[in-house]
Amino acid sequence: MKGAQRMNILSFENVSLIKGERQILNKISWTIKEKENWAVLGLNGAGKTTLLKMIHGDVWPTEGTLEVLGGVFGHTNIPALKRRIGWVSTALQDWLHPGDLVEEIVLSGKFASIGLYESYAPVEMEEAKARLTKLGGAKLIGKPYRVLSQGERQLVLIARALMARPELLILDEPCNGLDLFAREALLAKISEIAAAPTSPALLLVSHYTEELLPCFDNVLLLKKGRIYASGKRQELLNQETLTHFYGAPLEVRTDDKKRVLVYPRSEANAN
Ligand SMILES: Nc1ncnc2c1ncn2[C@@H]1O[C@H](COP(=O)(O)OP(=O)(O)OP(=O)(O)O)[C@@H](O)[C@H]1O
Repeated sequence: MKGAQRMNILSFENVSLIKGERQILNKISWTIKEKENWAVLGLNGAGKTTLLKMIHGDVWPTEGTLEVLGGVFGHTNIPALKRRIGWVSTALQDWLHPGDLVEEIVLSGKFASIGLYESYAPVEMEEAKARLTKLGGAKLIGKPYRVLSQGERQLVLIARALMARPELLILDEPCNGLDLFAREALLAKISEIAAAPTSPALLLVSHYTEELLPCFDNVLLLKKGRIYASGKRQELLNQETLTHFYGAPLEVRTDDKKRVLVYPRSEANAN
């Protein structure tokens, strides 16, 4: 639809977070529009998790205006907002009940609850199993969550998040702890989700450029609580920008699948 106005998924306007003496986020201005997928890159302590927690309504700005899915913080119902956001993070694993069956955990996403306390219709359980199957996790059905590998757990968390048909899906370092092959398998599933016409906007946080699949066509570079740069991946994921961003000599390569690999270079080999 030519000329159609795309809605904002989120919009930060001069948002800061100050804790005591510490400025954790500093004048963040950033917009994600409908149908955009973004990746956030930054070193340890850059403020990535804090940024995600803010979008999820767990941390509030000290200054500035934050609008998420049409709701302005301070004027919107945060619990209702949270139900429209899917959240996948290894941190979530600490909250889940490890003895629950995989399909129960997936279904609990529909009710935004940690355990399955609500009564549910058989068709809802079928939907949970179908979601898992679509993500390639049919063999996990019937198993308790605690016996799953890290890669399998991430798949379950994604299926769980999708149960609520979120408008925004946050993937907080989803490849943490995965081996080479489990990581590729998970990335392939994320790619499939992105390609579906009904896909939510995706927001991925990662430490590694190679995890930024081409579907993440927009990138935010976060450094010490500030936006260092934001924009199209091809404009930012290059030798010059990344070398300045990380402040260290790097070698940057792009593979034939348009994935970007970054290697730190020792000073001796830098020239
Ligand atoms: N509630 C808080 N009070 C004080 N400092 C905090 C608080 N929350 C976060 N910080 C600090 O803010 C900085 C950013 O933390 P954050 O967890 O957002 O970084 P990150 O980019 O996600 O790091 P990592 O990649 O290591 O996960 C850190 O130095 C952290 O210690």
